[in-house]
Amino acid sequence: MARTERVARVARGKRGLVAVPTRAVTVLGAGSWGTTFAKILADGGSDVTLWARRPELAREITEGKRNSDYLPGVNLPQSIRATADLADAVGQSSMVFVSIPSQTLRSNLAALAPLIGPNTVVVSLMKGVEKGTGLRMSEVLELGLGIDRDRLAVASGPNLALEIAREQPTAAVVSSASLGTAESVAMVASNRYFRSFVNTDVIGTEFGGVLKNLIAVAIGIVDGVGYGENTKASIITRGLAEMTDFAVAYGGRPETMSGLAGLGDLIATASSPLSRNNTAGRLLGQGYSFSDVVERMHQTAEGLSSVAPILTLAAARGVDMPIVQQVSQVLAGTLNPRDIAPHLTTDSLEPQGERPNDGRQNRGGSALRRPFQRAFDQLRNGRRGSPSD
Ligand SMILES: NC(=O)C1=CN([C@@H]2O[C@H](COP(=O)(O)OP(=O)(O)OC[C@H]3O[C@@H](n4cnc5c(N)ncnc54)[C@H](OP(=O)(O)O)[C@@H]3O)[C@@H](O)[C@H]2O)C=CC1
Ligand SMILES: O=C(CO)COP(=O)(O)O
Repeated sequence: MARTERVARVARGKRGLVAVPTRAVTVLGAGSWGTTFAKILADGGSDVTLWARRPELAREITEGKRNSDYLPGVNLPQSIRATADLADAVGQSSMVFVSIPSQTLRSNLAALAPLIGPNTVVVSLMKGVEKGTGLRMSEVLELGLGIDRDRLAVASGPNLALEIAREQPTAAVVSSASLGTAESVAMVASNRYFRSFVNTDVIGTEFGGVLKNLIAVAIGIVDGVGYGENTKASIITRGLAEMTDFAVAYGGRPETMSGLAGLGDLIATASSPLSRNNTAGRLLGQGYSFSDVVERMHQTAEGLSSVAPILTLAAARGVDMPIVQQVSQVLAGTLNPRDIAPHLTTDSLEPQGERPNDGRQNRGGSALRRPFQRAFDQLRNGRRGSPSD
């Protein structure tokens, strides 16, 4: 029987018990997130093949149901199979989830492109932008694989791998230009401890995951310096405004930034020692140089590579990103980590989103504030907002 048609479960349908075909899916990248996502998919009922670039790791996953390099102590579902052969991994899968470091994606696409079938959906699980081009990962996939946007999706949210591998409940957003594609991916990427919601704001969802990494580095820096909760809360709040202004300038929706892929992921990443971006920041705050930090990090900290391209993109659209600027200066060794602080980040006395609502335009132009302002104006004018407002 073809892998795509395997029957794994029996469910109660309108006409009694019916067989539910198991969907064959592939995850590329057997690091902490790829392996965890493979478990999410397998626990949701899919037939999962995981691509590990090292044969010995593929063997450990298939035979021992363990990935001791990235998820020590976690037992993987019996149904997961791993291989180091890319063609074998992709096979006839209807969905391919990509979870490798963003800066390595481009170099893997030539080998991947001929393996992707005409109806295969490709989903980015990555949270970075490409250095040099500033492209989002879904854009790199679209160009490199030559596939239609409707067959691409991204998944993002407060998703620290190890917590999820231990089956602690959380949620994510699956976004695609095609709502149908987002829904079919979300259905596959849901189980008893992981719930996927959908939207069509690919830009906002994807930038949310990239930008929160940069703010998490800033939080790590102030943590490393020894500053307390006030400083961190100020940076989280102002950081969210910065994230929102950036995403909106590039066509993202402000409500996406106040959802799981923005605020949700920012809280998780900024407050957890499990976060590699947060950890990298903490080392910088403790006085380690950028090169020391890179040497000590054994896993991917995407924020370190995204700072420069994000600042270039911000400058191109005139978006002010003082916190990200300061992170960049700490990375370059031109700013003492002790001097990274929210009270130094603006020459305006009107922090974005914080002015009393007196009906005047916010000169800071914070996109975060606009939906609230609109709702307020509608209420004042006696009109009710609709969901699309
Ligand atoms: N970890 C998490 O909690 C989450 C991570 N993400 C995102 O997922 C993406 C992957 O991160 P994550 O799994 O954590 O990273 P890890 O560092 O844990 O794993 C990286 C994986 O990519 C592989 N890899 C490294 N270089 C290459 C290359 N040149 N070509 C192909 N494969 C390569 C590694 O293989 P090898 O072991 O052989 O080096 C490893 O399997 C990132 O964009 C991250 O932001 C998103 C949500 C949560
Ligand atoms: O994206 C993540 C959580 O949602 C993982 O964050 P780190 O890459 O900083 O570990």
